[in-house]
Amino acid sequence: MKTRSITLVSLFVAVMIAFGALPTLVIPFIPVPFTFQMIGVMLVGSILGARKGLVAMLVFIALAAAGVPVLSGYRGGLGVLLGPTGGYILAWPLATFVIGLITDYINTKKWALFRYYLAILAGILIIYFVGVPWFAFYNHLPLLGVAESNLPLLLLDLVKAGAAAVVACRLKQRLPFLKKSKLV
Ligand SMILES: O=C(O)CCCC[C@@H]1SC[C@@H]2NC(=O)N[C@@H]21
Repeated sequence: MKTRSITLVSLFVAVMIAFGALPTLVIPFIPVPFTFQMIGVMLVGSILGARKGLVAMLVFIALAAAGVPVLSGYRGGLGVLLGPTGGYILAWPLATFVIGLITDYINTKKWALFRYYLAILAGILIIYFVGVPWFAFYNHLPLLGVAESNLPLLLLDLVKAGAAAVVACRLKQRLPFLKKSKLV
């Protein structure tokens, strides 16, 4: 990896940690907490691209697994990663990778913002596809009921995705070294 790539990866691990400094919010009647760290996941994938984004997210998850309190509300450890919301968190690297894969191919200004949004949406869906069944299985709850209760969170994530898409799209248009995600 080039020095610039290492710097970018470190910077975005720091971005994830910064979002983690904010606590998770419990919304009444929704069993899964709201987290601002989802914005970090969206930004890592859409700005760093597939390869660097994946590396950044794996480093972040490794820190969390090692017990470093990088998860929302200063939490960390295998207990959280293998806990009820572990499915969502463990899906973050794959989601980041897929967001990056799609955004790496956006090389036109036409509909760019919309394309970024769709890429991030793909990542969000992956996170829910892993997180919802995991949460239901862990708590012995019906899958459909958990999926239904996640809908408000999904709507809020669609709003976060809008903000992340604007930031990523603008940054990539203004900073040429971010534009094309090289493999190193
Ligand atoms: O325990 C954690 O720190 C992570 C919780 C995971 C929350 C999921 S991620 C997707 C969805 N969007 C949110 O804001 N919360 C849930």
